[in-house]
Amino acid sequence: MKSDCIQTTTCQERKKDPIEMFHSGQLVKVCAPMVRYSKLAFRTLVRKYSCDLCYTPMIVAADFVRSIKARDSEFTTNQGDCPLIVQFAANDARLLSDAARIVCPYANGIDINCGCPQRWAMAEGYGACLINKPELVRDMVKQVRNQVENPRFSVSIKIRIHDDLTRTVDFCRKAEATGVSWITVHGRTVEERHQPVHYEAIKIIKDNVSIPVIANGDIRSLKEAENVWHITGTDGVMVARGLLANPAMFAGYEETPLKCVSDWVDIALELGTPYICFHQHLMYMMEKITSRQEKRVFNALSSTSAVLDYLRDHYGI
Ligand SMILES: Cc1cc2nc3c(=O)[nH]c(=O)nc-3n(C[C@H](O)[C@H](O)[C@H](O)COP(=O)(O)O)c2cc1C
Repeated sequence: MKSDCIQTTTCQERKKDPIEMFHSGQLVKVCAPMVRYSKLAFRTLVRKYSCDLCYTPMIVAADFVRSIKARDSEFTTNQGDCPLIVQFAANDARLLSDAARIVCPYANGIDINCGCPQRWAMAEGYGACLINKPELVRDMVKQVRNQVENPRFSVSIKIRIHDDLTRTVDFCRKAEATGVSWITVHGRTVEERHQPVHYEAIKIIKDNVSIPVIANGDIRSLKEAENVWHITGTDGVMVARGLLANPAMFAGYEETPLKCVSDWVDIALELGTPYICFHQHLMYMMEKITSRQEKRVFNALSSTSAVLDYLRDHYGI
């Protein structure tokens, strides 16, 4: 596991407990777990633009525990990277608690992915199939609570909803009873992809539990974030694609400002981001501010130096 802060003590910001943030009455703005994308460099960027809480990409707990190589490639952090939640794909209480113990000194908590609808994940017993296995979720939560000494270390879950919402409410109440710290709800069923998000379902879940709830799905601007927060009555909002398209979204920008592009270049280069990831983020964040012709040229660039030359020549960055 690579960390710039391995020798340093717990970061000051880590004292900013997410639970306290949820109880502040302010909108808590959260960067979603995103495989390949919500890594240290991107988290550093969105934190610069008013993001309050970040998640790592989903990490398979079994691989993380078994392989040092997996740990080094999947989890990198530093002192400024907090508050931070490490999301795991897990189907085994012992492995999850081992993984939680490893990341405990570097994170504020772990999250169990109970929402991934991908076939490979469901086949392994990870992700959204867990919304139908409340006993397994209970065992995992309890085991982490027993194994991690820090009582402030959070154990949260991220779910999708059932077709029959009473089942989701029942699942969430059971999760609350087992000691889950908060619940993020992506307001779609496992089968739904681009259908409208069921914000009313998120509100019903919020009304039926006492722990914090985060609303997720199709939020593309700060205004929309505030609107979803109001209509669902939740404690925070989580955004994935909206932040890829505009990492400055939570600071109120309608589209990515050039300063944010330039910040990404500085942060990514400083932290040593692989080229594919560096370039892919730029393609996402510049999608709206480049013409079709520019995109054709920019997207075909194949080296960091070519990208830097392009940004300097076209945008003065
Ligand atoms: C590229 C990408 C990677 C994702 N990876 C994860 C993941 O690792 N864990 C997870 O729980 N959800 C993952 N998701 C789902 C998002 O966290 C989020 O629930 C979903 O995209 C809906 O939010 P949005 O409308 O703001 O994008 C991913 C989504 C995208 C677009």
